[in-house]
Amino acid sequence: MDPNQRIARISAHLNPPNHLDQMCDDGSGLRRVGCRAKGGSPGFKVAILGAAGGIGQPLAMLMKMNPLVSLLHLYDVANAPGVTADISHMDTSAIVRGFLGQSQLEEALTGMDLVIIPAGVPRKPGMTRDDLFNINAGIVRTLSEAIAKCCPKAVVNVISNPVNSTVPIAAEVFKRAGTFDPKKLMGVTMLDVVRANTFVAEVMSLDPREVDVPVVGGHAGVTILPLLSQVKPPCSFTQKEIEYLTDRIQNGGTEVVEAKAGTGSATLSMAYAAVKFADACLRGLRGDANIVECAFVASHVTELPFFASKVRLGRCGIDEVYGVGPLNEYERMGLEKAKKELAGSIEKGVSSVKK
Ligand SMILES: NC(=O)C1=CN([C@@H]2O[C@H](COP(=O)(O)OP(=O)(O)OC[C@H]3O[C@@H](n4cnc5c(N)ncnc54)[C@H](O)[C@@H]3O)[C@@H](O)[C@H]2O)C=CC1
Ligand SMILES: O=C([O-])CC(=O)C(=O)O
Repeated sequence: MDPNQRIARISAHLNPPNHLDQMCDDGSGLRRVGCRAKGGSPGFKVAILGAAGGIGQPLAMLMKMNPLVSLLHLYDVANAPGVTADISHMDTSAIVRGFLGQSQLEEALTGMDLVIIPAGVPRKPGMTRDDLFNINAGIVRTLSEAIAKCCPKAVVNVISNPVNSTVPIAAEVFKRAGTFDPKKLMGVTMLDVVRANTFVAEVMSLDPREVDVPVVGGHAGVTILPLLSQVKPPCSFTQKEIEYLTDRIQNGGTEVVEAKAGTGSATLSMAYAAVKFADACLRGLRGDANIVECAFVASHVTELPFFASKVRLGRCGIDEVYGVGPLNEYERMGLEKAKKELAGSIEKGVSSVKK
């Protein structure tokens, strides 16, 4: 067969024309020639929903750099073609495809192993995460309905706020569709852990990469509960340090929202945290042992149906949900406050789908 014909045939096979593949097309039939070498590469298929946003763009870039990813689908209701064109020029192995608007959502999701959802509006100064509920609940609901239909076995990482409600919304949608698997649905609370590690390292003059702070509860205000008594390496804090650190970790998001002065919330540190968590999920799916991270998941750790705690990630998603371990009096009081607020946020999410 003529080499040009061969290239055109392979390109057509790898890139059906209705995708927004952003390989260069000079009209000569030589477009997407790079895909030939990558077509058979092993790895996971990952979709990012909300890929053109403040989190979505750096998240897409970092996932394109992840060697565990073979196919990266970038979906958004705006600007997906531009972001896809840009990222597809990176000389890493993952193939990138873009999908724009609701009519391409199902195609974006079909066959995915992992779906990451940073779609939705961010906070402005003076707002709580719950103030985002009215808009983001509907977005997460619609996206979850499509996931239930097109990739019901995918692991789902929910970033969209308020996480304490959007994860219960996704669960309720999956239950209604008959596809709910508690092992596969995770609210991303990794940024709380990333912040906690950073702030503890600052106070104790440690390398943040060597610090591990479990953060349990949920992802808003007092529901973010750092367990400073369980920090690794073991640290002895004064009460003043405990109060400073707890307050700073609980309000880390607000610190960024105020500094950004109306232009959004954490995007770069969130993309970093989301990739750290997604990579842990992919390593778990690959079968790596002892992958343990904190996440907001369906849980029996407390009387609440959802709770953030350490989970062990494996071939099926979550292999084990760990309890909170021994707490001191300060943490026990924090847990009671967290549970009170969490109960309302969870119920709000569930009942919004039941209505
Ligand atoms: N879990 C966490 O730790 C964190 C969560 N967040 C949350 O992440 C969300 C996104 O934040 P940013 O990226 O800064 O916002 P952004 O406004 O910069 O980007 C959101 C993107 O979602 C897209 N979008 C809107 N509706 C959509 C739909 N129906 N389907 C697909 N895409 C849709 C928009 O077009 C936009 O590109 C917010 O809800 C924010 O509160 C932010 C930081 C940390
Ligand atoms: O604070 C916000 O609105 C965004 C967020 O969840 C965070 O940065 O932790």
